[in-house]
Formats: sequence, structure tokens, C-alpha cells
Amino acid sequence: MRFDYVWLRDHCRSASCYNSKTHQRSLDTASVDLCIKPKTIRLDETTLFFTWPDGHVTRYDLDWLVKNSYEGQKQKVIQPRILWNAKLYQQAQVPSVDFQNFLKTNDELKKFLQNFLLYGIAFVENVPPTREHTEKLAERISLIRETIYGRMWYFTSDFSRGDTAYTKLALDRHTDTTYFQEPCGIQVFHCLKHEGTGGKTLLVDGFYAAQQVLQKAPEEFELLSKVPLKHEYIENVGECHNHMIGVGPVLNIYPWNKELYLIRYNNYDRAVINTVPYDVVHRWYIAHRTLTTELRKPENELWVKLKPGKVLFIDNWRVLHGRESFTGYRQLCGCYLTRDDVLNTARLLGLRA
Ligand SMILES: C[N+](C)(C)CCCC[C@H](N)C(=O)O
Ligand SMILES: O=C(O)CCC(=O)C(=O)O
Ligand SMILES: [Fe+2]
Repeated sequence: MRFDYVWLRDHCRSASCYNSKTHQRSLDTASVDLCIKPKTIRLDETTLFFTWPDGHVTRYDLDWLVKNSYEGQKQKVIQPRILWNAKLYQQAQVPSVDFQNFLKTNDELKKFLQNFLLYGIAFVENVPPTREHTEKLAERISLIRETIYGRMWYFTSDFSRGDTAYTKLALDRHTDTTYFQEPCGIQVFHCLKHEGTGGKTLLVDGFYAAQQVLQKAPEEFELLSKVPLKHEYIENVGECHNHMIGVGPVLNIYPWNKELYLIRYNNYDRAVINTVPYDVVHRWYIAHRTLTTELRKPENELWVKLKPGKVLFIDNWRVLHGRESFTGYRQLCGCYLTRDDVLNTARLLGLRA
């Protein structure tokens, strides 16, 4: 491990530099001499002591330094995950949780969140098929993220909004709200009614597919993580007028450990590519094709028929969804959740997120 002297001065946890009640820094970092060097350094069994030129003393537990060093973080993932294809997911036999237990006990909520964090999808069963109960369920986990579609949305194939979701047509795998600067973190689906045929839901682990790309063609993975693209939503239907633009690469990775944390994939909503120079664009299409080929492999497709009472939570930063075309009357309700608050709940329950 290597530490910079300014870093060591900046992270001083003494009472005058750090408020341990609020967990906030009191030290004004801009007041630290950028050429600062300690006058003396002393080490005992567990602790490293620095005396700075002005006489201030900083002490670090060696354990704390190990935990907080760049070298330590580089080898750790922020969020442990189990990547899956259809067979792996089915073999894992992930249990659904029961609505009543989920509302009543923190243990059930924790079990649910643990599975959700590991697999990027999770189910709650025996939910009364109403909008109010679905809302109550969502609120148990997080804050609902209100968007142009409303707080709780409720939709059928009536084309009340200018989007293919509001028809009976099939929808290929995609993530939602790619046209937001921060795509919605979690999507909740509850099918309240379906009198007809078809309409199965498709789920694909985008991170599993991306991992295949990384193994087979690392330079293509890299390109997909570097090239920024626009996605766009333009709507002029009835009273609804919207124009949303979101910019970002298809694969988003943390630079220090190369961990993938967000996939933005929606071929319907991808805007005109005008952010990519001529000599890169063709290579980008090749890389996009490789990823699409992985995403479309039948063995990666998990198909489920959503039924009243069974609520599906999808990590919209990881798992793609789609649907089969359908006939008859089909009513879906749900909402988006704010990702920060889902992760907050998970951390408060002792989970790593
Ligand atoms: C119906 N519901 C509100 C869930 C989603 C509508 C959003 C559809 C859009 N094409 C997208 O993929 O973001
Ligand atoms: O109708 C469905 O099952 C899903 C449609 C969809 O992709 C969406 O609402 O985001
Ligand atoms: Fe969607």
C-alpha cells in the first residue's frame, strides 16, 4: 500500500479534524500545504503515528489503513452478485417471500433484499392484486421514484402514452428509462389482470452476457464501456408532451476495479449516434452485436408468466426485461424505486451493497 502525505493529513480522525458524531470532516482540506511532510513517523504494533510540522498528531490503526487503501479496494467488489442464465437461476431455487411476512418481519425483508442484490430479480407472493397493496409493498423497501409515467403506474394496451409498452406488441429485451441521465434503479411489476393469451415476461441477466463479452472479446467490452451514447424519449400523445435525453455508455464500470454496475440497453430508445467519431462507430456496432448475440441466446432467457398476487422486482441497472405479444385485456401496475434508498435499506439491515 502506498499513501500520499496530503491524503494522510486529510483523513486524520482526530477530534479537531473529524466529527465522529456526524461522520463528517471538519478539516478544511484546502488549508493543507500540498507539499506537506510529517516531522516524525512512529509505528507500534497496531498504530501508525504522524507528527506534522505544526505539531498536530495523526494516528491510524493499521487495520483501518488496510481497509481504506486503494490497493485494498481494487481487489474488492462493491456488490457481490451471482450471474445467471436460465438454468443457473432455476437450479438456484431462489425462494419467493410471502407478502405478510415481508411486511411484518425484518428477517423476511432482509432475505428478499439479499436475493435481490445477488440475482437482480426477486418475487413477492400472495400480494392482494390491487394498486394500493403494490404501493404498500414498494414503500416497505424504498422510496418510489416518481417519473413522467407517474408515481404508481397502471397500464393496459390502450396507447394512452406514446410508447410501445402501451400496446399488445412483443417487446424485445431492454432496460427502462435509458433516456434519463440516471436510469431508474429498480422496476416493480404486478400483473393485476390478464384475460387472454401470451404476455409472458422475459428476463435476461445483462451482467452475465457482458461477462461473456469480456471473456471472448475484451476490447469490445472496453469499447462498450467507453463510448457515450444518447437515448431519447419523444412523446406527443394527447396531453403528454415529453422530451428526455440521457447520455452514457452501454456498460458502466468503476475505473478502479473494473466492476460493472450499470447496463443501458434499449434498442428502441437509442437515439441517433452522433457522439462517436467515424473511425470508432463501426467497431462500436461490432461490439454491440457481440453483446446482443449473448443477450439473445435462448439459454440466457428466463420466461415467467406474471400472475395476480406475484410481484416482480427487477434491478433495472442489470437485468433486461421484455414481453411476449398478447391478446385480450391485460392490466399491469407497478412503479420505479430510487436505487439509493433500496441500497440504504439493504445496508441498514447489514447487507453489503
Ligand atoms: C409502462 N412503464 C411506465 C413501465 C414503462 C414505460 C417506459 C417505456 C420506455 N420505452 C422505456 O423503456 O423506458
Ligand atoms: O408489458 C410488460 O410486461 C412490460 C412492458 C415494459 O417493458 C415496461 O412497461 O417497461
Ligand atoms: Fe420496459
